[in-house]
Amino acid sequence: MITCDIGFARKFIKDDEYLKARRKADMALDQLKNKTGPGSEWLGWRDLLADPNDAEIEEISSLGEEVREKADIFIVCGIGGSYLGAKAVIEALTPHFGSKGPEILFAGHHIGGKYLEELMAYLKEPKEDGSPKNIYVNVISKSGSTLETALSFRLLRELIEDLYGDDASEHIICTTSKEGGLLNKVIKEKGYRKFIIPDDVGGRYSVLTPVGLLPIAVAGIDVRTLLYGAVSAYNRYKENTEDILEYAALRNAIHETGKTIDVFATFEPELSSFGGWIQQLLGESEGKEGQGIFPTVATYSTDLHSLGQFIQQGQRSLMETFIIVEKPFSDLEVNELEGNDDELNYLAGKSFHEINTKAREGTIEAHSEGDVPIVKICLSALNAENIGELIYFFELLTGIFVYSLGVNPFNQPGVEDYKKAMYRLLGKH
Ligand SMILES: O=P(O)(O)OC[C@H]1O[C@H](O)[C@H](O)[C@@H](O)[C@@H]1O
Repeated sequence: MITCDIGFARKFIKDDEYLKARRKADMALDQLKNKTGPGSEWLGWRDLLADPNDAEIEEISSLGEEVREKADIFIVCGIGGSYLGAKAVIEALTPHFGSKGPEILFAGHHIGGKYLEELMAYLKEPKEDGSPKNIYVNVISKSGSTLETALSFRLLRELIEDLYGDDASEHIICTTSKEGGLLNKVIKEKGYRKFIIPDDVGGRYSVLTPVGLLPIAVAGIDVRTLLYGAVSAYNRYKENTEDILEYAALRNAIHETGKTIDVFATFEPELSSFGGWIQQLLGESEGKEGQGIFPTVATYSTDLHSLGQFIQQGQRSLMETFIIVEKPFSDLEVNELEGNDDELNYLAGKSFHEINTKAREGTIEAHSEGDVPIVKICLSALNAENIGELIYFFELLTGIFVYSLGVNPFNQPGVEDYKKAMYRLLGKH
């Protein structure tokens, strides 16, 4: 269950400004529902929850299990929407240390030579018993031509062919558009296994398609529960969108006051990468035509010791959105220490969750007094169902908020500019 509380931020907005923004949010929701807004051909992320493809979920779950049993290493090769969702969900729902199943690694998300060279060396290293590692690669690219991903995939493909010869195609799974793109050409030539990204789902809205679901299944997470968490959110918000309309209206009114930064903050380190997913979802959707609130991510209390000073007293250009988990997922307690030489016995018997909660409440109080408008998004517990809900919550928020700015939430024309300049410098014809 997800709840949204805008109480700490509402006082920063005058009633008439809030009402104006609320009317815009209501109109934005109509545009989304009636498919009348710009980019309405990209609303497949809603349709896939209205009518879930159970056969595909089944196929993904069983392939996930198969790879989980066989693989030592599973590499997710993709960038932007083609890896951020999987990374976010896997980090949220699997243990920090000693996870069972294959080691999950990422590639294709940058062009760092040192990382890639070390990755290749690591993959080539035999296991302790001298046998080669069993490696699977999932290359994910909707366009099938993104440079970062294609370059890493070239390296990985060579390695897989060297290691497994005629069986190489067993170790490569591709996720891309139905047709078109260079990756589809390679798939045809080599006969690799393929999953399809629906044409009407943009990269940053694609975590609940095979893009995210296959890596998530390989990580041992129940993808059906995750997806159906999002389905139940879809059905709930179809009946009553009040929470999200309030949040979208508030964010819009805050945008109007000239705030330029939204810090997505969590006290749960498991959710740091979820912030990375939100960052792309909102950032690429709202940041155009000179508009938008720059989404950034902070993990507390770690970042209170680096960014905390700025947030408390720096330029008042910030709002903050806390992602909160209410139910503890660890019972770890502070022990009584004889002698109390570290003077921590006043915390003895308290759980780390209780202490973390007080740290969060104290931070919200202090930042709020420091004139930072704060929104609280609460998950009742950290589990696959709630993460599925949270995904749809933010997708819907993004659609409504960005439409209420009068902007197309589903394109990213500005991303092409760096690519054009880079390709020119690289001499691509
Ligand atoms: O999946 P791909 O086509 O390789 O795209 C990966 C990423 O590329 C670009 O950066 C786009 O701006 C992103 O929205 C997209 O997620």
